[in-house]
Amino acid sequence: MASTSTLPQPARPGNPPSGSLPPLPNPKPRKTASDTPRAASPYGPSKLRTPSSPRPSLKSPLSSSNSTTNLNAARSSSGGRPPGSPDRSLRRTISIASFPQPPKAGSRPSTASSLSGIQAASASMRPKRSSRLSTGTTSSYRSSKTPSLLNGSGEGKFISSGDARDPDASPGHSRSSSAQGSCSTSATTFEDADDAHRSSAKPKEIKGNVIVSVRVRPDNNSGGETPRNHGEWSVDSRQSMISYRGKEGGDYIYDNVFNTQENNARVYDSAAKRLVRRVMEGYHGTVFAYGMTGTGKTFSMQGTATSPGVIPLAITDIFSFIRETPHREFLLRVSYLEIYNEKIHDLLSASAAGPGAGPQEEIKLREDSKRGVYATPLKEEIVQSPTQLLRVIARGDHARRTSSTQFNARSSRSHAVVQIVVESRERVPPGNQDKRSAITPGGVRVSTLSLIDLAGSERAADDKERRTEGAHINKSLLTLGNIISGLSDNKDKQGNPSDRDGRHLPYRDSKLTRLLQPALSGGSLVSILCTIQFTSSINSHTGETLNTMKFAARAKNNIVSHAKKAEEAYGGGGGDSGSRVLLERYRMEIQALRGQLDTQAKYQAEKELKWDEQQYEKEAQARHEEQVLEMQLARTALKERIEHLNRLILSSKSTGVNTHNSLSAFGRLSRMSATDSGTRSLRSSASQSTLGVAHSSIRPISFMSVNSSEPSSTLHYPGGSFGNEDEEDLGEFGDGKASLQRQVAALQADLGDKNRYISTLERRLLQARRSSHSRMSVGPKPPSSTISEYPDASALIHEKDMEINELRLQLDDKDRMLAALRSATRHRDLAAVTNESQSPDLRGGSVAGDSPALSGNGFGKIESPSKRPLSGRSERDDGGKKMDEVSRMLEEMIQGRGDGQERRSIHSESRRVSTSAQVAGLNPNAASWDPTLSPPVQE
Ligand SMILES: Nc1ncnc2c1ncn2[C@@H]1O[C@H](COP(=O)(O)OP(=O)(O)OP(=O)(O)O)[C@@H](O)[C@H]1O
Repeated sequence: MASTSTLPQPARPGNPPSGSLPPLPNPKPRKTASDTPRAASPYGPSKLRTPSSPRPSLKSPLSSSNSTTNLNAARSSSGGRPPGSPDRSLRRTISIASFPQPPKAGSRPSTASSLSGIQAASASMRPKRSSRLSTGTTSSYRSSKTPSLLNGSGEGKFISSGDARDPDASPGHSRSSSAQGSCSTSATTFEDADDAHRSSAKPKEIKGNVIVSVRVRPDNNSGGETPRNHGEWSVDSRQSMISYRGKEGGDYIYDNVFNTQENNARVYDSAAKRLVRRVMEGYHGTVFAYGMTGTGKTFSMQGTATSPGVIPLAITDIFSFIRETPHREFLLRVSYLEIYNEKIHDLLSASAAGPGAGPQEEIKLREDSKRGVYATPLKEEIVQSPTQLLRVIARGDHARRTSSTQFNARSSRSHAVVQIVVESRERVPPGNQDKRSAITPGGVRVSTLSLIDLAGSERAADDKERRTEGAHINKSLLTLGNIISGLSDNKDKQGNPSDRDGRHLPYRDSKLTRLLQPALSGGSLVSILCTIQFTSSINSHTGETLNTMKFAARAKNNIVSHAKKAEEAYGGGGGDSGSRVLLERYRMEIQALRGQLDTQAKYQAEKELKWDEQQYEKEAQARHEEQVLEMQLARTALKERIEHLNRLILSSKSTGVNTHNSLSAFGRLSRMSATDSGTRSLRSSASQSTLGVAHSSIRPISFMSVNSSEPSSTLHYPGGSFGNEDEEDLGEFGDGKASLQRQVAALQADLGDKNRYISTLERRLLQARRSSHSRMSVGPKPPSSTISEYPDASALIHEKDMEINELRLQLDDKDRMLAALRSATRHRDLAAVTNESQSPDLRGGSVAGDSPALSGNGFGKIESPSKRPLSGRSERDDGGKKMDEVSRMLEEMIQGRGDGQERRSIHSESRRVSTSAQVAGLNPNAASWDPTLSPPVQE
């Protein structure tokens, strides 16, 4: 077992102290069966030997004749039960049957057998063990009602020499593989007992389960030989008896007496194994080693790597039991404390780990009805394997205080308490483990196993520190002895245990006794291992040895165990015990976590679903936004186009519009400023002339209003005021130069509009491109009604590009138009100058009704036809030619631009119309001319 290597390996030869130890409380005077019922033995009062009773003689009690006689006498007298046997003995008897038998030969005598009603005959017929520690042997032991070795009368046993234990029954080496081999053998036996126990409708209550054993440490000076008859002492391990022939001598008989050759495994098997198993079943159990310093307490409890002691073997058995009990689940937690100088220290806490560690929080003892007395705060570690548990304990051992003393090079200076808490619960059938609605496991049973290595009693040392330690140790041991001496079934008025005189027991006088209170007052199974040593040296410490033996005898006599299987607790029930049941708490936590997991999984699924939906919605939203944007773009583009076309239409159809004097309805023109009013009027005129609508009625408007002084010439225009405006305008354009300037201004304004329009379109185009890119990066989108109008973004872009190009071309055209108009202006001015210089008549003449527009365009004052000279016509023709030339230039220019380009019909139409208008405007025969109304291309 690898883990055992971590255990301390005491290898310190030491001699037992030779001085006297603090005296144990005086044991009750030896009582024989005749004077004390407790000491009653089925073997007859006359021969019954009690450990502390003075031997009547040095004659060995192991006389076969005597024993036989006595056994027969006992058998005949009371049928196996001693007359007047006390209740206490009877109670113990009841419990014995429930306490499993040790896996050793049935060679041990037991008063218990007789007390339990088994006839002395059966005791005398103790089966001889035929084989070593086998399951079969043990089973037959039990089935034959062979009495338990435990908890007999406690006052000693008279044993026939003929019934001496077979030396092979508990060979020292038989437990060499205790952890692996013999443990399992025993376990099998106990499992049978457990099964019987489980099947019972009403479990038996185990009472009076106290084992008291004495172990004799080999004397270093004797070369390892058992000092069987060492001076005044004799040890008979088979009879579980130690005899002393000195003063206060007698035969001391216990449940177990281990001679110097018996090893730790043997000690464990006999003294602790069953108790450990019972703890695993739900009983509280306490094992402690008591004895003078250097006599082998630590050696017995901890052992060595080659010979593990009670603690490691118990740990091995605990896990063996768990393995063998598949129908239950277990949780183990361990704590380790020491009582040093009446202070409790946690050996597992971090601060106990090293010298540099800070001060430890003071640990106090508390008591509650469920847990009894317990130390708090104390670190508890949950362990899952023997190795882990052994490591934890080894860590505590390392922190324990030891010092070199006169009798022990590594003397334990403190009482050390390992406490293993065992929680167990019926296992939920595997098929139902994941179904929370399925079988709910039973409650959790909590039991504790306390393994205590007491500090050794010792004489006063020279060293002050050792003396102080020794004083505390001795005081606590003395208190322990006092309490054990005073133990009885008596209770005081408050129901607390009291001694026989009704006095309360001084548990509170020391931390050790306070901590042991639950065990000593009957709450747990108890196994006490007392260690002694005989030496051949002059410094023999007979007094201390006798004290230890008396202590053991009193413990055997007085400690009564009412240990019951712990009740099953439910973690949800609240209360301290409930909350401390980790198994239940963990189960509930696991359940809660599973619930949380389920909820989270559901939540997660919902969230994912939601997220998916959101994503889908987001995508849909994005798609929608894109669509809206596209629609907006398309609408904007269309609007712009409509507006643009409207402007074009306005230009081309303005004649008809202006006829009704609704310029404002044409938007673009309505925005013109007041300063543009002249231009507007001119446009109207041009339109009218171009379209030839109400030509005759309109013509006089401008003409007559401007040029005729006759009242009749102030002719009617349906929209009266308009006519007045025209009149004003015409007055301004009297020289025709202003008209051209206004045309230029109008064209420039139009140019500005066009530029703005272009920039708008470019902006839109950019947006459309971005949108197109993003849409393409997202992936194909479902067709929409908007997109269906523009199924191909590139087509849209292309169209826009085309439009922009066309607009640019229009701009160019306009520039050219401007240039042409300027040129026309120059020509006209030239013509006017020429006319003035060559034909003054013409300057004042006019051709009434011939070309009102001409006059309107500033070609001189219009006179009546009668006053107009003939020569004037030719001059006018010259001017007209020049104007025609300009018109032609414009026409060519426009045509040239138009050639090779695809124009929409409406554009062509507007151009044609505008060209006509221009031509008409420049034609002296035309009614009027307004180039601003007729941009060649307005796209
Ligand atoms: N049964 C035994 N067989 C061999 N060696 C033993 C036995 N018992 C004790 N020893 C040895 O005797 C020495 C003292 O033993 P141990 O330390 O266990 O005594 P102790 O009772 O615990 O003393 P203390 O009370 O001072 O701590 C150790 O070296 C140990 O190995």
